[in-house]
Order: sequence, then C-alpha cells, then structure tokens
Amino acid sequence: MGEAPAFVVDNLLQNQDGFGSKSKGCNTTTTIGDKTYVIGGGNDESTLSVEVQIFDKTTGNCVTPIVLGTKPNTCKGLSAVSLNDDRILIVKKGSTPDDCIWFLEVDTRFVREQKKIQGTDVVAWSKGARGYAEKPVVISGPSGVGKGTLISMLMKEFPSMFGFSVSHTTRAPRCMEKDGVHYHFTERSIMEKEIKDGKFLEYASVHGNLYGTSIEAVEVVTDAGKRCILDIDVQGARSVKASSLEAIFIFICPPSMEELEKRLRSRGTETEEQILKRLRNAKTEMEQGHSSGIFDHILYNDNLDECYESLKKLLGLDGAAAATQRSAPQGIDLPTDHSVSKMDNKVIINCGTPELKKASKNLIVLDVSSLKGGAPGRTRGLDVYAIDSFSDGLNGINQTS
Ligand SMILES: Nc1nc2c(ncn2[C@@H]2O[C@H](COP(=O)(O)OP(=O)(O)O)[C@@H](O)[C@H]2O)c(=O)[nH]1
Ligand SMILES: Nc1ncnc2c1ncn2[C@@H]1O[C@H](COP(=O)(O)OP(=O)(O)O)[C@@H](O)[C@H]1O
Repeated sequence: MGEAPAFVVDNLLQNQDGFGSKSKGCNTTTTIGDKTYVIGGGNDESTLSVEVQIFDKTTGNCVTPIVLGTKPNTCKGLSAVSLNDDRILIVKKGSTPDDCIWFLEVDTRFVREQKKIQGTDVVAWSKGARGYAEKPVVISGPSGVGKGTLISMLMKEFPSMFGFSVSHTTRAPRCMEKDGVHYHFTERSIMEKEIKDGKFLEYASVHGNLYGTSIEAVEVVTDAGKRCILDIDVQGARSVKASSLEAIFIFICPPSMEELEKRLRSRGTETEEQILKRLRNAKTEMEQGHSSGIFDHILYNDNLDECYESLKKLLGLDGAAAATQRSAPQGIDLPTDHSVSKMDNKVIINCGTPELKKASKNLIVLDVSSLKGGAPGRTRGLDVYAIDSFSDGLNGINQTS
C-alpha cells in the first residue's frame, strides 16, 4: 500500500459511554472545534438507528440538538469524517447503494440560519448523490392562466425528461384529482408539524389554503434522473429563489383579466366565492410577476400552442438535444465491512476484506471537491471511482477509472 492517509477517521464500533442513555450501541464521534458530534445509538445488536448528540467541551454538557431533514435509515454501523469543519460525511455500513453516503451539516449557511431561528443547537441531514442535477423549472402565474395545462403537455411529450414536484396542500381535492399524483392532500396540523420539522423547501398560504413543496417531492424526481417542474405561487417562487436550489423561474401571464376569468369559469372547478378570491389575488400576482425580479422569463399564454412552443424553446427543447434519453444517477455499492480515511478533498473507503483484496479494485474514492446544494435538499456532485491500492497506490488517487 502507498503512503498512509493524512488523517485516519475515528473508526466506529466503539461504545461511547457518557454520551447519554441512548448511546448503548455503535456510535461514531467527530470533533470539530470545541464540539464532539456523537452519531449513532444502538437499537439492537444488528441495526443502528442514527441519532445525534453534541458534547460541548467548554461546558462539559451533552445536548440533543434539533435535527432537521430526513435522517438516514437504520444501518449496521457508521464511519464519519469532517469536511471543511462545517459538515460531517457519513458512510453507512450495510446500506443500499442509493443510501450509503450522507452529510450531517453542523455549521453550513442553512444550519447557521436555522440556529438563529430556533435559538438552540441545530444540525441538518442531507443525503449524498453522485453527479449533478439539471436546474429545476419553477412555473408561477395566476390561477386559471394555464400552468397545469402547459406542464401536462411538457410531461406528455417528454415523459423521461421531466417529473412533477407533487406539492402538499390543505385544500380539498377536485373531482378528477388523485392524492399523491396532483397533490398530497393533507391536514393543516400535520403539514404545520412537518414544516416545523424542516421537511419543506417552501410553503405559503394561497387563496386561504396552505401549499408547500416538500424537499422529498423535488429530490425524488431528481434522483430518478429527471428535471423537476414546480407549479407554485409567487411567494413560493421567492422562497425557492432564496434557497440553495438553483432553478429557472418562469411566470405565465394571461392575455387579459377578462380572458383569465373566462378560463377560470369554464374550468368549472371552483365555487363563485373561490373564483372571486382567485381573481382578486391574480392582480397582486401579476404585479409581482412583473416587478419582483424573481422571474427569468415571462410568457404570455394567449394561443396555447404558441405559448407551449415558446416554453419548449426557452428550456432548450426545440432541437436535437430534446431527444436525449436520461438515466438515473447510479448509487455506490459498498461492502458491509470497510474503513474510511481522508486525504485532501478525497475520502477513501477501504473495502479491503480478504475476499475483496483478491479483486482488482479495493479502494473507493469519493472526490468531494465539487459538492453542490446541501440541506435542506441533497448534496450533489460526489465524484466516485475505484482504484487498486496495490498497483495504483494512494499516489494514484487522481486517476479516474
Ligand atoms: N407556494 C406554493 N404554491 C403552490 C404549491 N402548489 C401549488 N401552488 C400554487 O397554489 C395556487 C393554487 O393552486 P390550485 O389550488 O391547484 O389552483 P389552480 O392554480 O387554480 O389550479 C397556484 O398558484 C399554484 O401555483 C406549493 O407547493 N407551494
Ligand atoms: N391558451 C389557452 N387558451 C384557452 N384556454 C386555455 C389556455 N390555456 C389553458 N386554458 C384552459 O384554461 C383553464 C385553466 O387552465 P389550467 O391549466 O387549469 O390553469 P392553472 O393551472 O394555471 O390554474 C383550463 O380549462 C384550460 O384548458
């Protein structure tokens, strides 16, 4: 084997007594500054639930922080390595290829903002993913302008390219709407709790109901290798613009308010009271659509086919590139037994079990130099490749295979 790694990670599978009663099983600890992050906490002998506690050396106290985001599923063990002192990369043992790399953010911009809001210690989970995602497309515009119609046309023509972000809403379903397809129809109290738990990228009160985009709704589409389309109001678009999600923002305008009213009425899905409320709100939305500085493009939906062609053009779908088939990014296949170390911007996973030593590639390298995104969404941009520690040596780590 070549030169030793610069920093060998605390390897797990050691009991950390003194970090609270939950820490009976396998924990891994990572120290950043004055804080030691204890990650793990056994449920039983075969699986590990992934909890977080913070031991503060300056006070001698152990605290349980607010943990935002969806936490990793149970596993058979964890390795951890600190990156840039603001996040901890976690490699899970005994996980599926799409679920083995996670980041626990402890001092990123998102976490610092949340600490201010919550007034206490906060950490946030973000799942790691290989490669980059195409920018999601945010479509806004007044009720009845034709957003849903245009999105349906796009999804029908390019089913493997686009996926719809299924929002949550407290409004009642319309007769043709299906739960989980058009919206996740939910109760206000449940949605408010999930918002508090950090599960939403954005949310807003629109026409008297609560609407929101869960982080999962966007990430599920992106994980499938598709470009995500969000149909959200202007308030939601503003929140997405301020988030870590880089998107394209499109505002759809009606040719006139009279035509908007005609479309809303002919759709026949709202009561008179709801139609009037939507028309009142449309005026404010139109002003914000033009003057808020949120939107990259404004499209007029007068003639539907012409508007659809313009939408395709600005999404680059009018040429040969439109025919390109997408494939979902691959996961990372790790053996249950491995150890983890770090060298510069590379995290090296040694899969050197006796059987794997006979195989030609026994080191997996995670290049973390170009990470993007992060909590509350996925951390993308992981570059993963295998090398052979015997012939390539760690000096050969820059080679891709
Ligand atoms: N902020 C936000 N707005 C949403 C979301 N989902 C839908 N909306 C917006 O809520 C408004 C009302 O949607 P809906 O009740 O389906 O009525 P429609 O627009 O008339 O079809 C529209 O402006 C949608 O763009 C969401 O997740 N977040
Ligand atoms: N360019 C257009 N001309 C005429 N009717 C349209 C046009 N675009 C959409 N519509 C119709 O207007 C109604 C509202 O469209 P919809 O897509 O539901 O709007 P939104 O999703 O913005 O609320 C639907 O009945 C739809 O068929």
